Amino acid sequence: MAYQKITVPADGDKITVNADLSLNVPNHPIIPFIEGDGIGADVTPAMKRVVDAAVEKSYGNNRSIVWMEVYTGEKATKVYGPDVWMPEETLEALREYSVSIKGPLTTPVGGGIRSLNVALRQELDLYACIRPVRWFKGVPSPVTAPEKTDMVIFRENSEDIYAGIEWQADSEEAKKLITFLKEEMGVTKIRFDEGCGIGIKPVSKEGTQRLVRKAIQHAIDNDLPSVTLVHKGNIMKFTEGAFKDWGYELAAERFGAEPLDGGPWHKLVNPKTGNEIIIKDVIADAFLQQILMRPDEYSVIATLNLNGDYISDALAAEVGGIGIAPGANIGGSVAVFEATHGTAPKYAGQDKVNPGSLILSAEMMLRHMGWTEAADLIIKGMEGAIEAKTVTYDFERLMPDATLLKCSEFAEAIVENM
Ligand SMILES: NC(=O)C1=CN([C@@H]2O[C@H](COP(=O)(O)OP(=O)(O)OC[C@H]3O[C@@H](n4cnc5c(N)ncnc54)[C@H](OP(=O)(O)O)[C@@H]3O)[C@@H](O)[C@H]2O)C=CC1
Ligand SMILES: O=C(O)CCC(=O)C(=O)O
Ligand SMILES: [Mg+2]
Repeated sequence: MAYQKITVPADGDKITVNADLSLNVPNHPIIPFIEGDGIGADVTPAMKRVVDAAVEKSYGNNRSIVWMEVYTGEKATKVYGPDVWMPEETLEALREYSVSIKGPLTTPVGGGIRSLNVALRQELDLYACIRPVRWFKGVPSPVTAPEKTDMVIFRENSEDIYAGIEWQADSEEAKKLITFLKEEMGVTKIRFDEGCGIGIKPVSKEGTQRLVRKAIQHAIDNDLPSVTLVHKGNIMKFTEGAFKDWGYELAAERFGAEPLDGGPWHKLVNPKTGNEIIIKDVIADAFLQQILMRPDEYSVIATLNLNGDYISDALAAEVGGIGIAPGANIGGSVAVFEATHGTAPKYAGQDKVNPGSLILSAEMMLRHMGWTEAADLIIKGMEGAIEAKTVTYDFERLMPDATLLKCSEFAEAIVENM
């Protein structure tokens, strides 16, 4: 398609997706990227530098990434005009090129625009937010045995209170909905119905089961011991409780899981390895204490959108913080890789922060494309740089004898250690 402001590189080709969702990856694929707001301008160039080096070292001139900048957030308002935060053609390009990567985007608290990150996930129906959490040897951690934390979070990405369906206190809409709830639905539990904002929490069977299906499939493909459904279903019975019930139902009906000792836990035999996979559930508040006390009891996590947001940052802290916590947003045929952290405005433009989160998101992207040699090199480079204690401020302030590097210098250190 013809784009207005996006310059399509002449020397690359498009990744295409087959009906079974496998990818046809050319040797010189065009990969769209969104630089991102705040520290996006710091971490995105660092990520590109590391990816280019890993690809070149792995494949010489036979393969390369052909980067194509697309715009969302503050940069979009400069390129397209003051009110254009997410141009339609950006969404079109992310769809057309199937695999892309983005830096963080600012969302104001309270008023102002709604989250562009959430909008992008919703518009492209990127229903699974996948965030692996593992420890790299030598990374400072607040827990005594960080190596015990090795989980992959599958966060539902399209529903829940996070979808942003809510109305401001005293607006006509809020008053109308509150009146409807009281007069037509018999609701008596709105404690203060004057000056009351109100939000809606949609959670569906289809939305839950497509997410849980991905989580269980991940456990099967990677021979992992368990999938845990994390919910607050004792309190929010028909949303979070239903998530748990629909999750078990899917495990039984789709994967042949059987109740364990009468249930509710289930077990299934991994068809690829013959090993057992336990499907279990835990209430979210208990889970948040157990990941500190007994993290080795958890492997794959399937959870709702808001829980997944909180859990991502909490787990990341156990293994060194959101500076190295990667992620992917995956739907049917489209995948957008992104860091777990935000725009950290106080560090923007200082060449200071840890680019590890976006670099490891790119590592996930290369693996998604089947370029495993380059992905492996990024891990090797990251391990080497950390082992040599050449790190950014977030690690350096907690590591005795470490050498403090800038964001761009840490990218170079990763390249040198590949
Ligand atoms: N997917 C996305 O695009 C996301 C966007 N956001 C948005 O980002 C904005 C800022 O959010 P905020 O709550 O401050 O969260 P941030 O994740 O941006 O930053 C919080 C703190 O985390 C640490 N941190 C974040 N990134 C890095 C990094 N790369 N390297 C080292 N440390 C890092 C810093 O800690 P310290 O101060 O200790 O050094 C920082 O002050 C908001 O508008 C929010 O909506 C938030 C999350 C995700
Ligand atoms: O969209 C935002 O600004 C925040 C998103 C976020 O925190 C996340 O997805 O982890
Ligand atoms: Mg978050």
